[in-house]
Amino acid sequence: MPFHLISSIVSSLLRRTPEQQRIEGPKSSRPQSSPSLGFSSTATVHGLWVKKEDGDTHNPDQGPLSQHQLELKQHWHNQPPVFQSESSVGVDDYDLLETLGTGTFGRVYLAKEKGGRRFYAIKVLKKAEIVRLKQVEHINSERQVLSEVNFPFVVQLYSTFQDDVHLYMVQEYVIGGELFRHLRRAGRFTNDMTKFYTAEIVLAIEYLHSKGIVYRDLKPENLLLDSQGHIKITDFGFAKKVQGRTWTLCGTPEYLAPEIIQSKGHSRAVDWWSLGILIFEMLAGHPPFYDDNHFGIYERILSGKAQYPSYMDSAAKDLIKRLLIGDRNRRLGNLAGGAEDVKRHKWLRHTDWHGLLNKTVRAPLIPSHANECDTSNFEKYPAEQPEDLPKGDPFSHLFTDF
Ligand SMILES: Nc1ncnc2c1ncn2[C@@H]1O[C@H](COP(=O)(O)OP(=O)(O)OP(=O)(O)O)[C@@H](O)[C@H]1O
Repeated sequence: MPFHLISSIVSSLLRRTPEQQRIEGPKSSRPQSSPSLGFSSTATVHGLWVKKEDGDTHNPDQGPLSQHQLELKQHWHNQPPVFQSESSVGVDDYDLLETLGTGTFGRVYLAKEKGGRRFYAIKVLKKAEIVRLKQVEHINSERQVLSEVNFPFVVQLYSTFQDDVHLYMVQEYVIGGELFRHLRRAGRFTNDMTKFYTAEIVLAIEYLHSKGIVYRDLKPENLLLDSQGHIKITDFGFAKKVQGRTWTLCGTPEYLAPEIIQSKGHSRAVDWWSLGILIFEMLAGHPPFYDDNHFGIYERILSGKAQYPSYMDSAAKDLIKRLLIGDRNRRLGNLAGGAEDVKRHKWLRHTDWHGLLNKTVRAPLIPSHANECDTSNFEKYPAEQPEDLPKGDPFSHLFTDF
C-alpha cells in the first residue's frame, strides 16, 4: 500500500475524536472511535443531504423472511419477556459504582442492587440534554425495542425508571468490554476470530429483523463481549421498528449505507451493509472507506471503491463485496433468502449455528476478569462532578413509558 494511504489511515483513525467528528447528535467520549450521528430535525447537513421526517411506507425491495427466520422468529417470540414493565424500583435501590462509559446524554454505571448480590449496568440519561438534541423519539424507541428483545447476543434490559432529571435503563453488566478496544489492541483479528464474531452478529441481526427491528448502528464500539467472550449488541439508540422504509439520517459516518447518504429511505438492508464494513474492519484493522472528513468518507462510500489487503481471506472478501453492494436490491441479506443467504455463504458455511445459539462453541478470546464486578476491560473515567439539579420536571410528558 502506498505510504500516503497508510498515513492517511493512521491519521484518520487517530483523529476519530468526538470534537473533530461531531456535526451534531450522540457523541462518544473515547479517542479513536467515531461518534454516531442522529438528526431529528429537518436540516441540511454539510450541504450533502436533507433530513426528512421518519415515515413508513411499503418497501418493495425488502425480501420475505426465510424458513429459518420464521422458525427463529417463532422460537424467540415464545421466550418469556425478561423486561419488567411494572417495576417499582428507583435509583435509590442501587449503589452506582464506577463509570463504564459515557455517551451524549449521560453515563453508564456499574451498579449493585442494595441488599442484593447482582451487578448491573445502569444507563443514566439527562432528560434536558435529550430534549436539547432532539433525541426524544430515539430514546423512547431504544427503550421500546430493548424491552421487547430477549436473545443471547443482545444486551438484556431489565427495567427502566426516571426521576425529575434523569432516565434510567437497568441492563445486564457485560463484563468483557467493547470489541472495539480488543480490536484496537490486537490491530486486527484473525480470519477465524472474525468469523466467530460475524456469525454471532448475523444471528443477532437475523433475530432483530425477524421482529421488524432495524438496528442501524453496527460498529465495534457497540459490540460488547460477555464473560465467556460472546457478543452482546448494545446501544439501541438508533434501533427502530420499521415496516417499510424510514428516513432518519443516523449511524456512524464510516458505516453508513449509500441509501442513507443519498437520503433514499432505508430499511433493514442497511444492517447488512454495515456488517460488510464491520467484517472488513475486523480483518484489516481499519474500515474500507476512510478519509480526513465526513464528506470524503461519503464520497468513497458512494464510489464503492475499497482496497482489500492482500492477506485478506478470499472467501471473506467475497462475502464483504456481496454485502457492500450499493444497490440494496442486489445486496446479500436483503434478497429473497434473507439472512439465510449470508449464513450459507462459503466463508460461513461450516459454522455451527446451533452451537453458537446455545453458546457451546468456545469463543476465541475470553476476557480476563477477577470477579463479577471487575471493570478492568473498560477505560477509566473521572467521577462525575456534582451539579445543581433543576427543580421540577418540565419533560415528564415526553417520557411516559419510562
Ligand atoms: N450493558 C453494559 N455493560 C457494560 N458496559 C456497557 C453496557 N452498556 C454500555 N456500556 C458501556 O458504556 C458505553 C456507552 O454506552 P451506550 O453506547 O449505550 O451509551 P450512549 O449514551 O447511547 O452512547 P452514544 O451517545 O455514543 O450513543 C458503551 O460503549 C460501553 O462501553
